[in-house]
Amino acid sequence: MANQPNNPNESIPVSNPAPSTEGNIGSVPVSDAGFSVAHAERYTTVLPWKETFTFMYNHNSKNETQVIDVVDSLLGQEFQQTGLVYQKYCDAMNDLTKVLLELLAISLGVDRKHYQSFFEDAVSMMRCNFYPPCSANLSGALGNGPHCDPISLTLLLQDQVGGLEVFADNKWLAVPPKPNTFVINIGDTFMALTNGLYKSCLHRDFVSNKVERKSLTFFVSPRGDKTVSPPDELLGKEESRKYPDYKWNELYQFTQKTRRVDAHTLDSFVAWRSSSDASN
Ligand SMILES: O=C(O)CCC(=O)C(=O)O
Ligand SMILES: [Fe+2]
Repeated sequence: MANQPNNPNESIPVSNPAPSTEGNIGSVPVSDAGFSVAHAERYTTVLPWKETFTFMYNHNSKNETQVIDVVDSLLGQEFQQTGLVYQKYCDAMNDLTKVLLELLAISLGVDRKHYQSFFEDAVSMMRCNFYPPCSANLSGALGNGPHCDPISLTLLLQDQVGGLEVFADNKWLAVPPKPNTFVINIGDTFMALTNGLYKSCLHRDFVSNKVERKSLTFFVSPRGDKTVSPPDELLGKEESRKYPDYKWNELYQFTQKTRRVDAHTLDSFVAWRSSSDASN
């Protein structure tokens, strides 16, 4: 496996900690919104080699300027044009999410509106990723170590540089960027919503030692207090439940406070929750 530099952010000039907003959007805390260097405020070793700008997006908000407003509050008035671009981008991701959820339901043979209505009031996370070139890249530095996304769906737009790999058929496969093409990844929570029929996608990202790379990730998640549970139609008589019910907020908080996202997040969360239930 590729080497991941320890504490790579030490060599990146780090400005002030991420600005954060107070309060909640749809029951998901938004204190992680803003600019961040590799989530350095949360983890001290083996950090992802990247900088991020993150904010939340409410799928059924009546506020047509929600993204413009949040970008304004995080970055200031001079970023109004950026806010407008991301408003349009997130609204388009909202539309794409609806189509994808309907197609996924059809593919599973469940009511075609099932997932669409579960995600009707979804609260997703928009993240802009910036991977600076890494001069320590002798045998391949990782911008993101191997992990499955804990969310439901990831709608990923890469630039032309490349570096993304997915683990499939027992090997790592490059996902070369194609112009105007999205990569759609299944995350842990959609896996749970299908009782394991759709598998969460293990992936990683290499960084270049010469050029910077950028990508946009729109992480689709249900409202935080929704119970994640597969539809009855997927639970035939023979079919046992692969994962217990949980609320998206619980898994999200686990990834923020207890264990950094990796290849086994959902299993670790289920084990951690049953051990904390047992000790109470
Ligand atoms: O930048 C990419 O290609 C993917 C980023 C990613 O996997 C993540 O942010 O979870
Ligand atoms: Fe990811």
